[in-house]
Amino acid sequence: MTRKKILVFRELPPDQLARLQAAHDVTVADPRQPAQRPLFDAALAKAHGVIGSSFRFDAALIQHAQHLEVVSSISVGVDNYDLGALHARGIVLCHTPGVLDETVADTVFALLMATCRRVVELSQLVREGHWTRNIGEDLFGTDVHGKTLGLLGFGRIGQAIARRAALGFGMPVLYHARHAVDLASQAPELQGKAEHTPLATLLARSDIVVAMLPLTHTTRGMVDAQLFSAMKPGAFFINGGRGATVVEADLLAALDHGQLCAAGLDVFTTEPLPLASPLRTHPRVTPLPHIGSATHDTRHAMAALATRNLLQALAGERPEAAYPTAPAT
Ligand SMILES: NC(=O)C1=CN([C@@H]2O[C@H](COP(=O)(O)OP(=O)(O)OC[C@H]3O[C@@H](n4cnc5c(N)ncnc54)[C@H](O)[C@@H]3O)[C@@H](O)[C@H]2O)C=CC1
Ligand SMILES: O=C(O)C(=O)CO
Repeated sequence: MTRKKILVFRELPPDQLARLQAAHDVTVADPRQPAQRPLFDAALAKAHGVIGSSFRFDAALIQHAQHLEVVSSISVGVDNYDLGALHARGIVLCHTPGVLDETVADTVFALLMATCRRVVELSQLVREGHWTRNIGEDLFGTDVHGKTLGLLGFGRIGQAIARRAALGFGMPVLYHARHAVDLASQAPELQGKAEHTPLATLLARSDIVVAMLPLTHTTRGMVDAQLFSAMKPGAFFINGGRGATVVEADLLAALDHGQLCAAGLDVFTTEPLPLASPLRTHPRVTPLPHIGSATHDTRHAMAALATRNLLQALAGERPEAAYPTAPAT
């Protein structure tokens, strides 16, 4: 097979890098490091395939990549790629669905628990030497078990969160998605436990709202002031999807006006979260540094799937997980 040129734009585990190097000519260059940017630009201009994550491939960059055949993202979300520009050039886009579902659901559930039970704040109190009396009502948290969970997005990860909530914590689950899921065939364990509802019903009935949405032109800014004001007074909000699905100024206002009790956020419009962001220090926000899938096992499984995708696509085979770039009809 002809050796092709591959650009690795984010660190890959050594075993996966070795698989690529065995078959192709590989350049490793991280464009986020200024010193490596010239190497990245030069390698991109010649690359047939690129693999990595957390870097925006806009139309101009794709235009610069004149020989590009395949983009293999080490992520399930594909909002970093200009899908129209990829489609126009016939470039295959691959991603990593499935292998991270359970880990991301664990993280989101941990964030949900930490937010409702004030785990981080109260741990901090101990660390700072303020545990000088029995904890009183002012520091009590809110029960999670038995509460109604509203899921915005009920795809692979949303359903994994629903299983934890419904089967482990006895929580009725309501969900809002583009389509109702046929639970009998796709998630029989959730039959009678999860219900597809109009958005307004979900917001009015949920104690805890979790957003697990992809970032697209239909979800950008979807969680806004109107949506917060339709939630139960004192509801909790958790975002495990993408930061820009939420209007962050509206989220802050909802917290400050007491519409929301607290928020747990793994994702932000700008990442890393700028030091000046009020979300970083807000007393009723639990922020995490986008760690949904960040375990050794899962990050390795993602890198391995992305590597297989890339090798398959460069060999002219159908990749295991291609993402359709054509606009939906
Ligand atoms: N925090 C983290 O580290 C991670 C975040 N993510 C984010 O989670 C997203 C979801 O991942 P999956 O569950 O695998 O995706 P998926 O494609 O299986 O599910 C997406 C869900 O969102 C719904 N949806 C899409 N547009 C909608 C709209 N306009 N209104 C209502 N519902 C809408 C779909 O109907 C579906 O139920 C990813 O695209 C990614 O952005 C994924 C992995 C890790
Ligand atoms: O896979 C994704 O989309 C992430 O956000 C990180 O795992």
